[in-house]
Amino acid sequence: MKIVIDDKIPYIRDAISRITDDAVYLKGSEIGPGDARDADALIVRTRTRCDEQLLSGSRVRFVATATIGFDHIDAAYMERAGIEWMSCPGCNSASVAQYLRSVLILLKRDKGMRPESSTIGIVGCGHVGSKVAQVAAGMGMRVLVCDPPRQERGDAGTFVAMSDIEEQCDVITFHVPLVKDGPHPTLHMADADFFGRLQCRPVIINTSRGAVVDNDALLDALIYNKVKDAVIDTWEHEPQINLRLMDRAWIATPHIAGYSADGKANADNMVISGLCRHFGISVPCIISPPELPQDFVAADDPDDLSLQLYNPLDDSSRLKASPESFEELRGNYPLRRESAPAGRA
Ligand SMILES: NC(=O)c1ccc[n+]([C@@H]2O[C@H](COP(=O)([O-])OP(=O)(O)OC[C@H]3O[C@@H](n4cnc5c(N)ncnc54)[C@H](O)[C@@H]3O)[C@@H](O)[C@H]2O)c1
Ligand SMILES: O=C(O)[C@H](O)[C@H](O)COP(=O)(O)O
Repeated sequence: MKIVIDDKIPYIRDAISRITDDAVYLKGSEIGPGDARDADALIVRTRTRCDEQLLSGSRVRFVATATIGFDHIDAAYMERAGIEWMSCPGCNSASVAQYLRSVLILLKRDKGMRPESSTIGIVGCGHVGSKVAQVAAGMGMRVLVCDPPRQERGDAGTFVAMSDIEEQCDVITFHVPLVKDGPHPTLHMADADFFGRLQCRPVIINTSRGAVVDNDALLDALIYNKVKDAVIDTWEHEPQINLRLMDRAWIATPHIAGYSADGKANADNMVISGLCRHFGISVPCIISPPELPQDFVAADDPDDLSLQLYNPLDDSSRLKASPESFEELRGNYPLRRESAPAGRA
């Protein structure tokens, strides 16, 4: 069985070597029709667009993306072509929640936000948004949730309209998939009109997909003081990002909110078990993330510990110093764990 795999998916090689001796590791953005032609399966990340152009006439019968988002998969084509595909729901949701926790702690410490008298608006409350809601509520913030698809399904919980988010929130954070059509599109849901309606000069956080926020409109909103600050992890036109927006953003990171080692290992395990199920073979092993170095000494204060485990300002400094290295900063990402090892916390 030939499997073509994105070469930046960490920790997966040993498991793959126990499944096949015909594995080809390639740069995600360079996986092309010639590579797919005689492959049985592809394991990709967001950098490989999986559509008719890539897969037509190929032998591929199974595609897995080691990510939550799947806007790079042409689901309609996959169905037409009879190619099974899977994503990894929730795999790195705790990692994005860790990113948000650290951002909120930094807002408190460095920007004077008082959580008890602040309101956060969560737009999209699925795997990520629900964890972020817990984090924010745990810090004492008032939490408003806008999620029309869930509200229409009659899910439990209190949901508000987008107008409530625009009128009442000091922080607004987006956790929606990128959806271009249908009843609840998210493409440019934060556009110039949205920024024009904001009442509280909020901090805007986008860790969902770049095109959920109109980046030019956000830059204007920063310039004209409609928003206080911006925290941007996901950008339009990655890796060619808007450098003026990057300079203006308080925190600018290269799409790494979900890059904890825990999240990566979760994705690997989900992909391997999906692949094994599809081809009727046994799962060869469970993949664990690497441990933090032995000399890691956990801070006593919970906020200090959160920032010790992950401080988004570090990623932001690296990107701002070298925006042309956007993809390299992602590909060579340092070890990040979501919690301290037992006995060291
Ligand atoms: N920056 C990163 O590293 C990173 C990591 C993980 C996920 N993501 C992105 O975050 C997105 C959300 O992840 P998730 O795991 O929470 O997905 P999810 O599917 O579990 O939840 C998405 C939620 O958004 C809601 N939604 C859909 N359309 C909406 C709309 N128009 N308005 C308000 N809510 C709407 C859905 O009902 C759902 O509850 C992913 O699709 C992915 O694009 C980014
Ligand atoms: O959707 C996701 O899971 C995240 O955006 C993911 O972390 C993106 O990572 P990539 O595949 O681009 O490395």
